[in-house]
Amino acid sequence: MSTTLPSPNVLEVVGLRTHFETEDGSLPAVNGVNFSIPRGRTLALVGESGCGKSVTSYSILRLIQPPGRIVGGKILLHSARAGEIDIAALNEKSPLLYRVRGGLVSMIFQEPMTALSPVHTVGDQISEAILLHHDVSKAEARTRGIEMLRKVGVSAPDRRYDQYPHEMSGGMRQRVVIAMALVCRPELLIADEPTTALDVTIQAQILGLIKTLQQEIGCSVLLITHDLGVVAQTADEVAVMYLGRIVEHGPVRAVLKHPRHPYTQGMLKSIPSLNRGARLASIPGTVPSLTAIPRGCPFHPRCAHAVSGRCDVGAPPPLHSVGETHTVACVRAEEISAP
Ligand SMILES: Nc1ncnc2c1ncn2[C@@H]1O[C@H](COP(=O)(O)OP(=O)(O)OP(=O)(O)O)[C@@H](O)[C@H]1O
Repeated sequence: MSTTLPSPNVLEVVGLRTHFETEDGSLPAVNGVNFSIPRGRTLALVGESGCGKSVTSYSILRLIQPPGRIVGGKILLHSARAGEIDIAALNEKSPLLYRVRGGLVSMIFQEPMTALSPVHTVGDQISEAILLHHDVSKAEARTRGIEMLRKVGVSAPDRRYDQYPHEMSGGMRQRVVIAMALVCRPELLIADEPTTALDVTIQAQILGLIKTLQQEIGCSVLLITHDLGVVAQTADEVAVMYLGRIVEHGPVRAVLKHPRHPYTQGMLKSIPSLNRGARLASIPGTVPSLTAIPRGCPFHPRCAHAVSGRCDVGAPPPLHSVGETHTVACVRAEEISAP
């Protein structure tokens, strides 16, 4: 009898394309994105505002609303509990899609109040998540919910369980959201800018908490952030996005120590914590509109290394290998940035 070993990756995104149909045409917010996340590991998706990070993460949970639509690609969840599922191909009303959302894959949003209902107690909201995905009594759901609140560091959890979100601070609410996201022991957690709305000391606590619980549960994390400092602290791998495409991808150490794409280099130069004493430089210009994506390398109009006739013609450069698992989409990577 032959047995198939489970894939080492919990998620494989293959050629994902998500477009918004507008009066100006079909806008490619996510334009052929490929990545995978090994079990138990963290991949950070980074880039400036508008580069397609959130649309990628919303696509994974099929939360894109019209006029947005997944127009191509696969989102393969290799679930240890439910087998292989192509989330992109699931019918909107498929019971499997309900099982994926909040059960196998869960999500933490930037602003906790997006995820929490103001008119229900936090306990009701946590137990609802449990009852939706597990066949347990209400009393058992309450016990599990209170235990989860304790795990995420909420003091007096049995009292807090019966409180409403507005009775809590922003940091405490984000802990409740994490409790809700992890109480069903998802195989993948998507954290979309989970600490941006919080002050700096609370940010570090929340990132630490996500990491501790990730290890305990053994889930993988897709971390969406524009903050490379957060990436350095939390992720194993990083994928840098620009105008709907991944332009650099690799282990965090390699990418942050020897960034090979001028866009990644520019982002790194603009982080105060990584540039103590050095003059901070911001990337010139702004991200172009999806209605006017530059020809050739989409970054060339903002790139100090761009060469006419090479960088501004033809199709966008594909990713090529510059290290064992380090890839970059720049035709001049070898000339401008040998480590
Ligand atoms: N409903 C919509 N209609 C048209 N375009 C949209 C819509 N929602 C998003 N977009 C476009 O998709 C692109 C990607 O947006 P996305 O929110 O994924 O960026 P992001 O990298 O997550 O930015 P941020 O850090 O600001 O959240 C942007 O150009 C945005 O304008």
